[in-house]
Amino acid sequence: MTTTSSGAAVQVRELRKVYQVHEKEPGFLGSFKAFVRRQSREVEAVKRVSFDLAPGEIVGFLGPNGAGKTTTLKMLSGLLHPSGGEARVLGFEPRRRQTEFLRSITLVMGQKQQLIWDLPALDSFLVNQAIYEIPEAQYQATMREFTEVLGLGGILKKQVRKLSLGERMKCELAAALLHRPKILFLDEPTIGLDVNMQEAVREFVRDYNARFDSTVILTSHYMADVTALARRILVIDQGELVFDGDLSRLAEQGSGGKTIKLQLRQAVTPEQLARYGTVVQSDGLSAELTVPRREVSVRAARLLGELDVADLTVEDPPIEAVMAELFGKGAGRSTPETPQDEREEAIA
Ligand SMILES: Nc1ncnc2c1ncn2[C@@H]1O[C@H](COP(=O)(O)OP(=O)(O)OP(=O)(O)O)[C@@H](O)[C@H]1O
Repeated sequence: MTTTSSGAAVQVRELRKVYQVHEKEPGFLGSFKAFVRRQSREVEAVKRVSFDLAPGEIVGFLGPNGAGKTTTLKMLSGLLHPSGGEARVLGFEPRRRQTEFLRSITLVMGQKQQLIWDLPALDSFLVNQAIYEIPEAQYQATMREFTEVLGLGGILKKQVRKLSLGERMKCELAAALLHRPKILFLDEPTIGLDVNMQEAVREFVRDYNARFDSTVILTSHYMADVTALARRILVIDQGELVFDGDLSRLAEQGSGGKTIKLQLRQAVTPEQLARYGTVVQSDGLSAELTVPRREVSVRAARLLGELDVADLTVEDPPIEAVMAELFGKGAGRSTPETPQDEREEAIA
């Protein structure tokens, strides 16, 4: 695989994006005023972000609404020009959108569809085959694989508009990966899907990554996607990269303690359990306690020594809880600032 000089598949240095947002007061008077004197202000959506992705790595890209995830992925796929800094993807400069670059990447946006609405998905696949100049034998082989893994049989010839959301998303993924890209930018690929379908998409991404040693950066509001696929997590908040590290280290960012789960041979009361930690749940023979991180081994040893314990496990708090704690306080301030329609206009 072509990589940057540092050996990274994706290299991002001090990347910035500033949007010009035009503002208008509501109503006719507002429109008139805006016509006479256009008001605008700058939104710094991505602030000097730097990271490297190694070839074959799957990275979860997390952050609250409006944090800058989509903007970053759009810059990496060359849809948006950065306002500053540098990005290299397999050694290419995304903004130049060279043919070889476009053949090597894909951007899947769960909220936007790329398939042709009124035609069967198969027709969109044929269009992609032509665009990416996929040789017939490779096309047939990939179609066979994807049909099997994603269970596409029976839906490929239906009009896209008549597919369920889950069926459509499976076709979207297949279409986006037909040319076997090396770099996958996946922006909320499971949004709105039911749990089984989310699992199917995850399985497909995991399988594709293993087969083609592709590099994947994935955003999702479903932590199960992230925890199932990624070891490394990048967290962005208000345009700034605030965490880059192992998933387990992210769990330690929260102030909450660890969870001790207990199975007991002899029932104990919640009052007895309260001597060991905060009781989250207790029904006599099974219980769940939260204990301060540093106290875990001491408290676990006491539980094992003093109670008739059949099983004891120690778990990190769910990643949802950590993220809620990290960003809950900022939820209000990070609401997207511009409606979607106005945004597209602002790009120009
Ligand atoms: N075209 C645009 N014009 C102006 N501002 C924009 C535009 N696109 C995004 N923004 C703003 O930039 C910031 C980052 O938006 P972005 O869509 O990258 O966030 P996100 O992390 O992907 O959010 P979400 O999880 O809600 O999809 C937000 O404040 C948003 O309102």
